[in-house]
Amino acid sequence: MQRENPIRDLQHIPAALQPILNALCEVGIDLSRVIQRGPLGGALGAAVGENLGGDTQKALDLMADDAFCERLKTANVRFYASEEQDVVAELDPAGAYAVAIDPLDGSSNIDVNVSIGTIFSIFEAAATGDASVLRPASEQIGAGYIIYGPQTMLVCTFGKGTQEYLLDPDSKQFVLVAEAVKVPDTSREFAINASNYRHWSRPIRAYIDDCLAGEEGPRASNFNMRWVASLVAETHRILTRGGVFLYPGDARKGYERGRLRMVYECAPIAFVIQQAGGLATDAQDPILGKTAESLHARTPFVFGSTDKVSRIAAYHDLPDEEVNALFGNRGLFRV
Ligand SMILES: O=P(O)(O)OC[C@H]1O[C@](O)(COP(=O)(O)O)[C@@H](O)[C@@H]1O
Ligand SMILES: [Mg+2]
Ligand SMILES: [Mg+2]
Repeated sequence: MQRENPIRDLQHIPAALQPILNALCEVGIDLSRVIQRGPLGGALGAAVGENLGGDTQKALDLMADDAFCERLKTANVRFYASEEQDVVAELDPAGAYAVAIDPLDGSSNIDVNVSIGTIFSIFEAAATGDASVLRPASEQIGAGYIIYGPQTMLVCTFGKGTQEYLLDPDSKQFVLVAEAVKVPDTSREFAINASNYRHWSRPIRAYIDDCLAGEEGPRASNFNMRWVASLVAETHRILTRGGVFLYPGDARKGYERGRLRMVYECAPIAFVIQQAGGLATDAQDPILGKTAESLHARTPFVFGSTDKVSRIAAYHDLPDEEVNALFGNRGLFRV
């Protein structure tokens, strides 16, 4: 039986990339159904293995990876670079594109009924799999995510703004709901896993300390904190109501460059955020100017409203003595 086109409104999606977006959305629709059924469909959050990055793989991680890998074989995709696979796979030697993917982001939230997602990045295929994805993030020609939450949405960019589509549960089609999303710059929210405070560098601690000091502190304003532990959910909140996200490098072994992966997490989210008028850095330099050194390489990641992300970079630019002085004299960054 011929399926209805999974995306109703195609005008913002370049014609050459529509087969890929249709493939991603078809699988996304199937996954959203599986996720809604939760334990009725089996133990989705059961640990079944470990990936090369050292993360525990859940049943749903592998189910999602298999489904995207299979479906993209007939979508003009030559190379498939997945969080769940050790190396870049060749799907169709005649394909014109490479897709990098985090098939299931936020795996720790599968069993707790909190939003999770799929993150993807699209490049033109180069001669090899590695050459296709280990190149400047600015060479992405498309990127986005599907969020499986109270609503299932597709958020994506092809370099001409960031668009949002909502999955209509009746028609089972993604319907365009926002043509030019803009990160609001008025928010007073930050997102960071504060349990790692003792491991952070001085500039990161100084920034968060100043937020926590509230009205009495140098920012002269009260801040609010969020941590969902699903990158897609944090991104969606920041696109909707602003704020800043930080997953910095820290002193824990293996976390020197944070936790998030450059190729299939940070690069695509950076493209989406920057096309929505925000900024994404490795805490200092723009992610879009960077190239991953290997498929599963990590990078510190800071993104959100431009003023806040720039402020965090400025804390890093200060000489050590001045950052230390911030702990005693908070007048420096008064807004
Ligand atoms: O558990 P932590 O250290 O707070 O990390 C949370 C981060 O890990 C992630 O879940 C990593 O993604 P995966 O679930 O795809 O491995 C991000 O979505 C999230 O931002
Ligand atoms: Mg992830
Ligand atoms: Mg994942």
